[in-house]
This record gives sequence, structure tokens and C-alpha cells, in this order.
Amino acid sequence: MSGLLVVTAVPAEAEAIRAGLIDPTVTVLPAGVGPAVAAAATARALALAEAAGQPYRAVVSAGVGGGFVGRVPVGGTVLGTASIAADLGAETPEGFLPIDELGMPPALLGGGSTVPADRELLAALRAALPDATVGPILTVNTVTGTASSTELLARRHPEAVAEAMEGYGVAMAAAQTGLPFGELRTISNPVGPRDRAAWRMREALAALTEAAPALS
Ligand SMILES: O=C(O)c1cccc(C(=O)CC[C@H]2O[C@@H](n3cnc4c(=O)[nH]cnc43)[C@H](O)[C@@H]2O)c1
Repeated sequence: MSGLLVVTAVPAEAEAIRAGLIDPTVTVLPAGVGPAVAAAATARALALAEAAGQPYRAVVSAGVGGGFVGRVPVGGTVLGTASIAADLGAETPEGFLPIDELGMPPALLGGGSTVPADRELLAALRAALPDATVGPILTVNTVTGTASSTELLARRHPEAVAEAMEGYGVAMAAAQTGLPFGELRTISNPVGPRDRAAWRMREALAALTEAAPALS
């Protein structure tokens, strides 16, 4: 059996993680931005490893993300208790309905819009990163960029600590293969009105390098 598969969106995240890794059996795969490409690339990597007789033992979605103000600071590190597809569902005149509430058989949804992190994997990550903020991480197709959508999202997910764009996709690929899944994010920006100039990408990438020894 191979080691851990860590899936990032962009090469800069992958390089930041590789710079801090201490476990040589960890593979870091930059898969692309968004849940669809993340799921497809993760599923392919898992299937190829399985076919080669060297399956991975667990999968972690990792990279930078937006933090909910008052829940985690910019530059902070977050561990997901669950990855939630926050915009998978239907709009109604009364508001957003998650896919789980549309009356579809759960089997058709791959279980639903929330994928819990594997307990043992999360416990190991928490032990290695005791200062990390722990809570659900939202997966969105569109970076939240207005005060009104931030408020709606924060109200719908009062426990959520961060948002990013890949976790749920990676989680679905891991679930299809029956592998433990976790999500680790470092915070590059607050979730809120779009201000790209205020993103602290360098700090978030440095925090990824610092967190990388926990990936083993
Ligand atoms: O906003 C832009 O102009 C922009 C231009 C180039 C690249 C990006 C990104 O890489 C953003 C998405 C990327 O980073 C993660 N991320 C970071 N902060 C957030 C956030 O507040 N909400 C959602 N995703 C975020 C995400 O996982 C992507 O991989 C943006």
C-alpha cells in the first residue's frame, strides 16, 4: 500500500506542501480549481494506484481558502470536520434548498451534500496541529464576494469555519474508493466582499509549508 494522497488545486499550493513534508511516502497532486476537476483527477489517481497494486491509504484535500470572519483569522490553519457542497441544491423564492432536501434517493447523491472527515485521520491531524481551528469547510463553485451572500452562507452554516472550491469533490472520489478523507486549509482571505488585493497568499502558502509535517 502507498501512503497518503494530498490533492491541491494549484501548483503553488502543491509546492508549498512539498517544501514542508517529512514523510517521503506522501504524494501531492495539483488537480485544478473547482470540485469537478478535483473529483475527476482524484478518482483517476486513486484508480491508477489501485490498478498498479499500490493503493493509497487515505486522501486529503489541501490548499488555501477563505475564512469566516470571527471564526478563523487570515493566516490561520483549518481542519475540516466535514466538507459541505454549499451551493449544490435549488433556489426557491423562499431561499436555497440543499440537494438533500429535494426528495431524491440518497444513493443518487453519493450520500448527500455533506461528507464527514474520517475520525481517525482528523484525530491524527488535530494532534499534529493543535492550534488549528476545527469545523466544517464549505465547497463552493463561486468564490463568495458580496456582503449579502456572505451573510446568507454564514447563517445557513453557523458552524462552518472556511470555504474553498475542491474539498467536496475530493471527498466524493475518496468515498467512491472507500478511503478515509480529510481537508486542511490555510486562510488566504476573509470570506466577504471581493478584495483580491487584500488576499494574503504568501502567508497562506507559508502556513501550508508549516502544516505539511502533519501530513503523513
Ligand atoms: O479572485 C481571483 O481573481 C482569482 C484569480 C486567480 C485565482 C484565484 C483563486 O485561486 C481562488 C480560488 C482557489 O483558492 C481557494 N480559495 C481561496 N480563497 C477562497 C475563498 O474565499 N473562497 C473560495 N475558494 C477560495 C479555492 O479552493 C481555489 O482553489 C482567484
